[in-house]
Amino acid sequence: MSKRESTDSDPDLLWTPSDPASSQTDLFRQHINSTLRLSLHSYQDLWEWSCSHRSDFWSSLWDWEHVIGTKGQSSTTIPIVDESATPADNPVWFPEADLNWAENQLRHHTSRPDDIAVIQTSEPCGGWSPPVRRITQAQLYILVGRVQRSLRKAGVGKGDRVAFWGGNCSEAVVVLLATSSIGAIFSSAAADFGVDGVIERLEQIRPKIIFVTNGVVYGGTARPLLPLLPTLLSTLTKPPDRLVVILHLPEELARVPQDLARDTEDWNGWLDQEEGEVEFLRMGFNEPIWILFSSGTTGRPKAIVHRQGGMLLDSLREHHLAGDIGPRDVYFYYTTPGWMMFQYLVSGLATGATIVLYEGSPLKSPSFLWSLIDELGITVFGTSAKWIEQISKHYPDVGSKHSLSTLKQILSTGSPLPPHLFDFVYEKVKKDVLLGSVTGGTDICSVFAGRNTSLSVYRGEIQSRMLGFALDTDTGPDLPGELICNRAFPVEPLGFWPLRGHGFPESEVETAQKRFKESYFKDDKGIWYHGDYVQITRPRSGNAGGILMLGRSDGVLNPGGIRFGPTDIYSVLENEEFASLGVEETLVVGLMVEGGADEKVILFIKMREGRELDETLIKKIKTSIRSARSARHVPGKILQVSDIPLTLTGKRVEVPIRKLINGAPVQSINPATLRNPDCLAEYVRLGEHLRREEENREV
Ligand SMILES: CC(=O)CC(=O)O
Repeated sequence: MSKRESTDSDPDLLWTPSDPASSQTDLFRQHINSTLRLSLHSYQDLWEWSCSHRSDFWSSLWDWEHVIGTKGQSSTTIPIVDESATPADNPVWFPEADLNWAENQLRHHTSRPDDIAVIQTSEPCGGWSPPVRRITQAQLYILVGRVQRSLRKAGVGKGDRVAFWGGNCSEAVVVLLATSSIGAIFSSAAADFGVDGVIERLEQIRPKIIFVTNGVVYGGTARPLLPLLPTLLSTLTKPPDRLVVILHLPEELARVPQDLARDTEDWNGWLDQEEGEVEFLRMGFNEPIWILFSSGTTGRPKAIVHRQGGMLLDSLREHHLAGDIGPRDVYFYYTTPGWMMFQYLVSGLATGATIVLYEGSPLKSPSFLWSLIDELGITVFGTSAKWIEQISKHYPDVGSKHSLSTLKQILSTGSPLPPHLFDFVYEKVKKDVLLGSVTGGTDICSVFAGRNTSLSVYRGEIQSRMLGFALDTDTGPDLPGELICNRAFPVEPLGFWPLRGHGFPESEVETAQKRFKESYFKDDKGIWYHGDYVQITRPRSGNAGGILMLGRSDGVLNPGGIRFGPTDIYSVLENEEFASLGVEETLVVGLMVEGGADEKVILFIKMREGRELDETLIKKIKTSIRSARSARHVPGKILQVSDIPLTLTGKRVEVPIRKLINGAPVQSINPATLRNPDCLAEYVRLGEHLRREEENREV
């Protein structure tokens, strides 16, 4: 459908669609022109209109995507959205609508019952070769019905929380769909979170029922989860009414401890045995659907509540309108149920595509996922910038080893995709492929800017701002600045959990909503500040102006695409035990590595007078972080410093120190804002040393 272009006029142009006029985006533009009597000539025109006429845009999109449900009329008395509302107003969208997210995901089960809806795969583990499991649309519908009825029998209803902890398996998808079908609220934790990480998430939402897999596979070994359950159950203030164990791995790889069997139910025994209809509870557009967690710079993980209508409509905008994904597609995204990309992948079902789940390390065998593309006929392959970087180093000749004939799109997220990896993909993987770097995140459970089948791909750039999102920077065009959204958008979270009306004390509700406001709104203009540092480029031929990702604008860490806050580290180290070992103060920041494709976590430690940071202490710090959090949280480097810079009010300053160690001049920091500015010079020196070390390592 498309070809690589290399023109003398623009050496950065890497790929251009062969027939942009047949893309969903362009067909939609033509449809808008004819139905609303407009003359929008380009994507840029369409994007501007979609931002300035958001009621018309989102309402037309509902019709274009044939959403199942009642939309309600758009009129001046009851508009789709109050167009004057800012993101801080967080307005109601589609006030008259009635729909169900899961009903829309399962809408192909009658027209295409035998199509494969879900393929579950996993890396091999020891002597075990996990079978590829295929579930048709009709089978998926039946499974959702069985789980739905069992949930109801267990007393789970609208607004109750349902939690899933474990592997990337089809049961996770089924539980998500069944939960939404009855209006309950889904939440999940990945198996690689340490037990403390799971507790601080589930404690906040108090699930009525928890599903857990007996283990997961990663890096060729099985990691049993059930031995951690006693700690989880004894720590939760309100343990769940029911605990259902999914024997996802063979029992010899992850046994059910004897004493646990009493307190849990087995998935197969718990499941309703009938094969009845699924009853979808249609609800308002603004009802909560799931709670995702994201680490901020301070405090417990933010419990972000998303609205079902926004999740449905915008995922159709993303997958179908921007991505042209449909029933003939086989769609893979490397994720776990603990990341928003799980929801992003699952919501591909509404397009009629087959979704592919994979559990395991993406790199244990670097050829594995490439072979999977050929084996399953994957057409859209989603991964991370870090993975592409690793492949470019350890398995560079991809194109000569795999056919990749079905592959149309490679998507990348997690961290910025640097220009050299665009070159790598087009030179070594495949010439005729859309390489789409996408960005958004847990906060919106969607994509603000990303892949667009109607536009060209330029080296190092995200293709476009997505329709309906009034994105800008706080500095204006062509200048680096913070990514902002100026106008209200339907995937804005409803707030942080607990929301009002769910039986939580008013004081907890108020604290959560105050934290929500503080997390995204910095000024009195009501603008959404996303936390990313970007540059919006000028439009050029075949492109409406792309986005260059420059990093995070807050202190959030992002090694290997896994985001967490410095507090995840501080809270492990700030206790009597580490104080007695001499740890006085700590500071954690990210060092850009691999040409910006990844970040290395650097932990600076100030020791008490006369104490030294030795290898034994470093080892203990690493072990403690690994067991309380996860292997991904373990700092890449732990260094002793003579002082930790603090603001006048005694706060640690992660953002300026991150800039310094990544090469910003010391003059970029205003010393008057610090209590101890003299210590900055030490960080400049350490930064130079760390960057040199990385350069030598990469050569
Ligand atoms: C779409 C994304 O932005 C995903 C992420 O990096 O969290």
